[in-house]
Amino acid sequence: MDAHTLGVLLLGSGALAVVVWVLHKLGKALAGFAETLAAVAVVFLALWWLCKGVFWVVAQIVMHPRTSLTVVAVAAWCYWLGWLSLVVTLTVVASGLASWRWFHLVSYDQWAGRVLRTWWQKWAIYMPKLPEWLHACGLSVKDDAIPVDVTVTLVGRKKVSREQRSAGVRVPKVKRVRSGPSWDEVQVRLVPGQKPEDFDDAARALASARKVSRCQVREIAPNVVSIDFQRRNLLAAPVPCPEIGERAVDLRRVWSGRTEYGQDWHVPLHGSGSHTLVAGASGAGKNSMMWCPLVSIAPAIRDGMVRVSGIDPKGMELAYGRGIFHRYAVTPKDALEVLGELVAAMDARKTEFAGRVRNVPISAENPLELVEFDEIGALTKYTDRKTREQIVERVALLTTQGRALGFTVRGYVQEPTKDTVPVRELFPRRICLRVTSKSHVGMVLGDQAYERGAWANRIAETEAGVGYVWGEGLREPLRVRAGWVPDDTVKALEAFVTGRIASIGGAAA
Ligand SMILES: Nc1ncnc2c1ncn2[C@@H]1O[C@H](COP(=O)(O)OP(=O)(O)OP(=O)(O)O)[C@@H](O)[C@H]1O
Repeated sequence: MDAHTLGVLLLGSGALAVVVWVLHKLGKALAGFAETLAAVAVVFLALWWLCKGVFWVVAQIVMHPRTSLTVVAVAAWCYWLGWLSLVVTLTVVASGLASWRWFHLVSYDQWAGRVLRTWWQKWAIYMPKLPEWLHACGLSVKDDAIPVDVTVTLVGRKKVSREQRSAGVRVPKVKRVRSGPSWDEVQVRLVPGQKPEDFDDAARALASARKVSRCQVREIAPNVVSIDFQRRNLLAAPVPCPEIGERAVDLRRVWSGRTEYGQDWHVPLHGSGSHTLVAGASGAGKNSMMWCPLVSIAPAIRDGMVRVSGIDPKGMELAYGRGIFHRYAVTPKDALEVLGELVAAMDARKTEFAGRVRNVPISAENPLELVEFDEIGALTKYTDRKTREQIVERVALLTTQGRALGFTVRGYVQEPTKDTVPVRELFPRRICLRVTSKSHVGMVLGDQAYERGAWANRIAETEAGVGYVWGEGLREPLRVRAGWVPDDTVKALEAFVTGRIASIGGAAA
């Protein structure tokens, strides 16, 4: 090897050593950089997932505060006080609720039952299943033009948005669930491209999907509908009226039919809240609202503790049981006379008892004077002005002063407008049977009655005698059905109170 070759070799080795050294340093620097980058990425991803998690928890708490707080409370309880004390407390609370339900079903359901049922129905049925039913019933919007939402993440992964994954199908979102004793109301927000009428058309299919017999749709806002499912209907069949016969009668609690809970429904004929206005379209069953309590108090009528006066502009319905009525009027003139007699009797009682008692005790000498005023609108609107004003004045006197003196007025009307029944507000108890328009519900039961579930305009024609009551201690409108009083029972009642027979066998629907 000559000197030239040796020099080249030495130079080459030196250059190689320099390259290796540079590469070594570069590799080290790159490894350090990659390590730093990986550490930053891990920290960033961890922070990202943490933020997402926190955001999700906050969103759940905001969107479902009751459920989330319950979960948090249960977890906190178990952590600090142990699960055993939780089980014991829950058992005590459940027993308390069960006892409450046992002793007073209506108040239990209105204050606690419906909250618990709503919660259960929402999470177990409507949230998981309704989107599927809506889609199956054609109530989703397929939108192939939904823009593909692509996100490039730090690690270079492509993430496709949820809307794109579900192949452009948009389903209305459940907004609110409310579960009453018979109906569930599920409010959903429509997606663009839908109209409330689409839901009307699908109502029967939705009822089948929910496995109930009826489903109705209400428009709440231009883009919100309430899909109402009738879970059960304990008032589907006519309710038989009681037997006519001897029984103890409490005039403040007279059996009149059944409630949607399948329980007895009582109304007062004497004392607080006894003046009653019953509104209902033709054939809604106003007469059973009148006859059923009379059947229940038959012994009191016979014994003279209750004296019934009938005003019957149609001259048909009350005439069928004419003997039951102590006073009876058909024409406006007769009606004025009957009302005039009652006002005079009330004044006489006032003079007799003033300063001695605060409420006149009901007895055969001072009986409860019960006025049954059928088609009250016929005389308070469709007569000459003078008669009309006198009738209104006398009804107003009886309803404003009669309670403590033992005078009760019960009016029946087809059209509950202020125009037809100017004294509407003087009846503290109102019952709304099937009416022809939604606005009538508010006129009878007051503002918000319809929104709270008194859907009297949706009572089927086959459900005569079914109606809603509200107020008087009821937090929510209560659906009731009056006991059905057939013609022969009216005749039997007449025979019983006039003393022609002592007792009649069961009169059922
Ligand atoms: N409680 C009830 N249960 C079952 N069916 C009933 C009940 N009440 C009424 N019906 C049925 O509905 C029909 C009409 O009832 P009702 O005469 O009481 O109506 P209405 O409201 O007084 O009508 P109108 O104002 O036209 O007299 C009755 O003939 C009966 O067949």
